[in-house]
Amino acid sequence: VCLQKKIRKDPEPGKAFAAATVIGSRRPPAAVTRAPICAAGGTGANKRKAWDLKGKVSDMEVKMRDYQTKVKSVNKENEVLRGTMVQSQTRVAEIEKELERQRGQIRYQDLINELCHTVVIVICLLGETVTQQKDELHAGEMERRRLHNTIQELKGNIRVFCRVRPVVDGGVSKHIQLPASDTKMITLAKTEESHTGKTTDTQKNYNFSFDRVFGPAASQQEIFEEISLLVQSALDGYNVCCFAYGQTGSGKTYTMEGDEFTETRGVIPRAVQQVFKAAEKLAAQGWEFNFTASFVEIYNESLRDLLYTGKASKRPEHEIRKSVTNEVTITNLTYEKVVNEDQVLGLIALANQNRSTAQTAQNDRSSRSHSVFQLDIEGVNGGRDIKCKSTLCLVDLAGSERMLKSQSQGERFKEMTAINGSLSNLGIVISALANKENYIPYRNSKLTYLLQGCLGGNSKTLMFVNIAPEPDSFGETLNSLRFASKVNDCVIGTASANRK
Ligand SMILES: Nc1ncnc2c1ncn2[C@@H]1O[C@H](COP(=O)(O)OP(=O)(O)OP(=O)(O)O)[C@@H](O)[C@H]1O
Repeated sequence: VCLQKKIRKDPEPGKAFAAATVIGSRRPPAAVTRAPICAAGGTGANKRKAWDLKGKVSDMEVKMRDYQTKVKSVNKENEVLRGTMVQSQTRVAEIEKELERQRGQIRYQDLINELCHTVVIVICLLGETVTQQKDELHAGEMERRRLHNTIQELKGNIRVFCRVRPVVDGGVSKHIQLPASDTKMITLAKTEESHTGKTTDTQKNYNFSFDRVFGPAASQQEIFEEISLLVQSALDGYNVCCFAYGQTGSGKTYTMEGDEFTETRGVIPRAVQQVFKAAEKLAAQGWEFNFTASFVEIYNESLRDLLYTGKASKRPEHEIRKSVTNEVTITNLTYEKVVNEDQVLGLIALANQNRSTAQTAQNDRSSRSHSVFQLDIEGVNGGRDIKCKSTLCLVDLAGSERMLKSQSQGERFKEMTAINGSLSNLGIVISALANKENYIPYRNSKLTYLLQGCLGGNSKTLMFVNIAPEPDSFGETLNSLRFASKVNDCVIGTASANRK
């Protein structure tokens, strides 16, 4: 390129040659330096040289053009290659990114695998701990049962609680005294007027002591707290019976059933609630329970199914049967499988509709029959191969008042005779049990025949004696307390759980 430029700038042939020589080599040939070139007046040799030079220049020009073309195409190729290179770099960056992501995933997978492994180990360890804790829990539960029932036995397998109803008009009953310092005592005080009028009136006190005496202010909750321990025993496999005794209007139904408000609910709905709650807790320890409810009424010494829903004309007859294993059942009775508290409460409502009530002179909602609610409990602990079976029996007895006062006549008289007969037989059976007599006259009344499982050896029994506080009920109150005292003196043999 330099050579070409030189030639263009310097058109004289001799000078052009000299310049070409200078550029081509460091030292010019001696002849050239000694004889300067002269194109117009030079020798033939010089002319030829100039001609050759001219030819070479044109060759070089051709070559140069070739080079230029080549340079151009190389530039183009370079351009294309540069584009390809940019694409390749982008792709490489993408591949690197992808590789990085995959490397990350591989690390993540490793982490997951490691985590899974750890989790499996932890689960195994937890499994062992859970089994160990279940064993400990079961041992603890068995110990709790043993201690709980030992305490119940020490308290006595038949216990009597006395409950005094509040006075209807809110007044105070002077003849009933409840010492504040002693929750087991009740005194009935009777003032006897002097017959002659010359001597002062005398006061006669009748003192009674029971397992617990509840005054008129005692709440339903307070009452139930004492019984709830027995309800727990029913789930532990012991037969439990709780019954309310007392004259008409003394508060038996209020104690056993109460009313629909949560605060004033009675023993039966509270016991049912406790049974289902406790069964739920025991399920965590492998226990599974089956409950069967029945509700029967003993009216005029005949049995009536309180859960019967058929036509009145088709009401079946019932008989009490005792199996070889001493289990007492009633023929044709509705035995309803129940799974929750609400279902039982529904059955209690149905029983109340069915319950035979009749008007007496003393109480306009007087129940003239004994009502017996039974919940049969069957528990199985499959994992430990243990079974238990028991009955929770809650009884609202008919009023125990004397005939004269209630002015009973006709049908009412018949009812009273049946009620008093069965209640006095209850007293006889309890006395016979207390005296450890060989023969216990359970069969003398339907009530004792039905309750024999709950009164005899293998049971825990609680009796409420309900007291009406009005002064004109003094005689009835004294009778009730005497009866209850007799029951309180009864010591029934140690109960044992029905466990297989
Ligand atoms: N502790 C109490 N607190 C408030 N009210 C009560 C209490 N006990 C009973 N009563 C009320 O006294 C009345 C009579 O009670 P209840 O019907 O329970 O007597 P009862 O002994 O069952 O009579 P019956 O033998 O006729 O069935 C009811 O109105 C009841 O609500």
